Amino acid sequence: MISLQNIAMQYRMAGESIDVLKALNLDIDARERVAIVGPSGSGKTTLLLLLTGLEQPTSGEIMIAGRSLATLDRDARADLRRDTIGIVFQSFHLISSLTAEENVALPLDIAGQPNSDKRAREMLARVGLSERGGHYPAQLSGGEQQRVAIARALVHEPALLVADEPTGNLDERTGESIIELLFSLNRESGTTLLLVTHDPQLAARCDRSLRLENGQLHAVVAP
Ligand SMILES: Nc1ncnc2c1ncn2[C@@H]1O[C@H](COP(=O)(O)OP(=O)(O)OP(=O)(O)O)[C@@H](O)[C@H]1O
Repeated sequence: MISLQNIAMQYRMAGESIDVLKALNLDIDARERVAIVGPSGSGKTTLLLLLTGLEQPTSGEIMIAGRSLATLDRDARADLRRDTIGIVFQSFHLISSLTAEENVALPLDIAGQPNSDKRAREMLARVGLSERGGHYPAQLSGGEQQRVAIARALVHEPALLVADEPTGNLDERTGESIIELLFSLNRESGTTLLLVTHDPQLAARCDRSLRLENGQLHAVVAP
């Protein structure tokens, strides 16, 4: 499903360069559930940006669903994201002029899929927000905005869900229901899960955890 071979990522700022990722390798099979952990600033978000094609590595090869990202132009990478990947970022990137329901329906509308409003309502119900479909992002709490972002990432049933701290701003009960949702999608639709998380409960549910440190991933052995 995902293969990263010998990835390096270097940011340049004011003549200085920062090596964030160094000779990093990662292989994830379809349907696998993988947690990425690691200290602040270790490059977890950078890794997610690379494997969703939103950033390009300095060197190395990234394959997603059998396609090499380097061979795709910007539009083709956007198509791949739209068709195959659901993304939940820490800052939720909701569109402020659209209601919760319209935000969730957007990926379906862009892809020209039918019944987008009905499917958006169903997905909002699954994240516990049936009553909030008509609210704009500014009228929602942080945790509610996060759940809208999760509903939007999942509404087109992507083969791969990539999420940065999906339970980060949620209380324990809401966090648990989101974890249940992610893992039921994994069971029912075979969605591959790649989750950056500090939540030990979420990491423990995954097939394996990988720790990002000094630019490389290391297997975390369960205690
Ligand atoms: N666009 C950029 N330009 C320059 N440096 C950057 C850029 N984006 C990230 N960095 C640097 O790269 C390093 C990794 O950042 P990244 O956001 O990937 O870390 P992270 O592991 O996700 O951190 P956190 O857990 O705090 O969110 C940091 O030192 C950051 O300052």
